[in-house]
Amino acid sequence: MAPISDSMRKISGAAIQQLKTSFSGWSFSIFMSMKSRIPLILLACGSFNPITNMHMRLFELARDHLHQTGRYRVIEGIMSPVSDDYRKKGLVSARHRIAMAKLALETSDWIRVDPWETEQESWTETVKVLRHHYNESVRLLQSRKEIMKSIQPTERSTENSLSSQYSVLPELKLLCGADFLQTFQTPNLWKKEHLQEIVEQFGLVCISRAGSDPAQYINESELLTKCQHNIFLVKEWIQNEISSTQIRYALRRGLSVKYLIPDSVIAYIAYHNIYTEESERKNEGDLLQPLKLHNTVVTSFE
Ligand SMILES: Nc1ncnc2c1ncn2[C@@H]1O[C@H](COP(=O)(O)OP(=O)(O)OP(=O)(O)O)[C@@H](O)[C@H]1O
Ligand SMILES: O=C(O)c1ccc[n+]([C@@H]2O[C@H](COP(=O)([O-])O)[C@@H](O)[C@H]2O)c1
Repeated sequence: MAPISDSMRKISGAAIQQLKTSFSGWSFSIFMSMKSRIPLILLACGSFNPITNMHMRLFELARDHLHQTGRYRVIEGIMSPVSDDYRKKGLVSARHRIAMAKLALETSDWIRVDPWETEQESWTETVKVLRHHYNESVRLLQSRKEIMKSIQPTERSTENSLSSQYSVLPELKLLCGADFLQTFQTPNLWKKEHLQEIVEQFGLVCISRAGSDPAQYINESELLTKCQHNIFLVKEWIQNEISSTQIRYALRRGLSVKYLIPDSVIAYIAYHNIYTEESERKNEGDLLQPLKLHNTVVTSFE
């Protein structure tokens, strides 16, 4: 084998450090029991206009639930804000929504915001966002394997256990609230073949939400019933009805939203004066992009 260069050695060191820190929150015994599990990435799509404490709680609830199954090891959470071209009423610029989400997630060591969706020329269907992140995770895994292979045998033996952690392909699941599942029934909003790919190829982790009955939505849909094994319903153990719409409403009226969204996000909103009567009228009367694209006669969706 050709000797590895200094720069390659540096990259390998950094990659190993990254692998080690990704387990840093766990004790050794949990680490060992997690070893044999399927690595899983959670992806949440939505407006995040603005991000709330509950959006972050979704990830924590989902991770706990999946770990309790004994089958999965959640390795990453990705929050993907929708593009401006989605054209939802009151949707402020992605630049701000991403900045707020980044501020809110500063204290998380496993959830990150990914701007890819907002960088595309037009609105991207959710199945394509899932495909993109799945391909990215496979690509990353391959490059980590290459790095491991290039490490000299003595170094490699000490890192063998870490290397084997990353030899299993991860699964990627769409994380959502129960109201999101309800939108699957909205005529012309989702393409049937996309829903099929989402539930069959990827899978869903759905958190309960007051006013939505996910078990009923599953019963009412042949596809969802068929793919039930791939839909994880998570019951929120402490009800938390924060909604972005309510936060924007309170902000426009000068009411306090402290303890509902992070202080850093409150400060950002105040500094940039983001939510106003004018911002709430943005895209007013427009049809949501998916309804336009999927050739519809429905008048509006909020
Ligand atoms: N309180 C909540 N309980 C469960 N799921 C939630 C909650 N708030 C948001 N979600 C989920 O988070 C994802 C992103 O939601 P979104 O950005 O639309 O926020 P939202 O609070 O639902 O917004 P809005 O108030 O405009 O409906 C969706 O899957 C949604 O179901
Ligand atoms: O892929 C689709 O066809 C599709 C149809 C409707 C909505 N979505 C996505 O679902 C999310 C809904 O976000 P929200 O804020 O309207 O609840 C957002 O990420 C949209 O891109 C996706």
